[in-house]
Amino acid sequence: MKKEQVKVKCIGMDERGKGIVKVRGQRIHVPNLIEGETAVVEIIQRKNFKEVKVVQILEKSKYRVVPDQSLEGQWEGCQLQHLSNEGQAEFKQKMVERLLKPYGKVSKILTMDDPYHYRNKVISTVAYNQKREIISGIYEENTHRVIPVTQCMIHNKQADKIISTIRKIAKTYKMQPYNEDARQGFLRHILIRTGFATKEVMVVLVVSNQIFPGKKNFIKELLKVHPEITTIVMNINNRQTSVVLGDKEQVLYGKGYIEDILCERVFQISAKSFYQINPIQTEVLYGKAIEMAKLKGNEVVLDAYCGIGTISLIVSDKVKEVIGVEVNKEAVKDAIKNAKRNKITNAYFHQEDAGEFMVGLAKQKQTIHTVFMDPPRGGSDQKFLSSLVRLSPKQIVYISCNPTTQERDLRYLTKQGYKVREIQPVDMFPQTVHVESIILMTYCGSEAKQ
Ligand SMILES: C[S@@+](CC[C@H](N)C(=O)[O-])C[C@H]1O[C@@H](n2cnc3c(N)ncnc32)[C@H](O)[C@@H]1O
Repeated sequence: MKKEQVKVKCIGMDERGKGIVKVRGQRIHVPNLIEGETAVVEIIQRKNFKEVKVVQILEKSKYRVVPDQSLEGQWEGCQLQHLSNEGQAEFKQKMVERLLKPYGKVSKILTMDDPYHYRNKVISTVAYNQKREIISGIYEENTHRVIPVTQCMIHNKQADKIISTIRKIAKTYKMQPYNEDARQGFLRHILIRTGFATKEVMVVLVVSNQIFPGKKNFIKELLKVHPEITTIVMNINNRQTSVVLGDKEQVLYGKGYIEDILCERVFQISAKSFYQINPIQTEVLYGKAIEMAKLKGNEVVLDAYCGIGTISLIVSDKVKEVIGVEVNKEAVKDAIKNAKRNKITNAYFHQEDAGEFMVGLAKQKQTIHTVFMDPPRGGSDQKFLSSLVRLSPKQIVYISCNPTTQERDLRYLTKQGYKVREIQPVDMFPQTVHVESIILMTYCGSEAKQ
């Protein structure tokens, strides 16, 4: 092991929010360092990797703020907590511009006024610490070691309180935390989902098997402390996987889902369905995406990767018909119920892989005016994109939480005759390095193909 201290100047920031410095011509990435700052850093050269940490900041950035030190463990998830709101906005704007500016002007990022405690879904992984006390939090990167998180600046506050109560009751009921390496134990994760508008609360206990002695008393005790809980679900996940939820679930209390309101529509959300985690910014996101499409009322639109049908049902009164496609069975069930619940009769949902569904639509030569697409972080696949081009809708509104894969898909679509008209970043995930962006593209015909 070799240790040295060097004075450095931070010349930029990487996509993980780390400061980039140069030491003897070599680029090094330093946590907790902001572009423009000078600092003394310590470099520890271990066998296979370098560990770098800030020892002293000599010249501070105007964007530096002191994060709340009383919140345990939150460094892991909130990589930008040492940056002010303006600093975070600039960081994200630059990140999107780096990737998307070659396609057109990037509008100013839409930020949040109160960027704290916005997460309506909190997942906490349960484990024993070295003193065999039950802790819960998040995995340290690339390990099975759980870093305790008791309170976090972005979590719904009530969710953190409920998780803390469950940790205490779990001890009384001898619910052993699951150990990933030994594949032993019972309680794996606690997931809390809250309805921002309705205040409904869902607790999901992710366990390794369905034998839960003392279940009734556990529920009684939990509800006594937290009468605000409206439903409790037990999800059984006995696989060796980093995926949190298993396939099987059992409703232990209440209706098994919560409801929330977005853009004046009511949505039922099941444990396994996707639902945007920042309700205030979701309304901003959907509002902007729908506004960009400038729909007149006679269009047939497709909502690809539609989840529980949020975009479909919100846009439904501005179009003739909306078709939603989504691979997750539970989410599609929610979407169909949500259409009924909101008395919407021009929305149709299909449970299928979006790529396969697109191939079918292209074969039938279906006319679609606008495609809203909101794929997962990995972006779309070639099957989807090539059929999208065959279908050649007049416009595409591409929403993404990963500008890198969005740019990859854009490269293909712009080569196939689409032109980018608007790029709008939205900060859905303050304090973290993640950013959402919406892109409007219009079809300029085959002559525009490169
Ligand atoms: C980022 S979410 C967007 C959901 C929805 N638009 C919303 O705003 O709530 C992506 C959705 O794509 C779904 N999905 C993932 N892979 C898919 C595929 N191959 N085909 C269809 N849907 C898929 C996920 O289940 C998830 O609901």
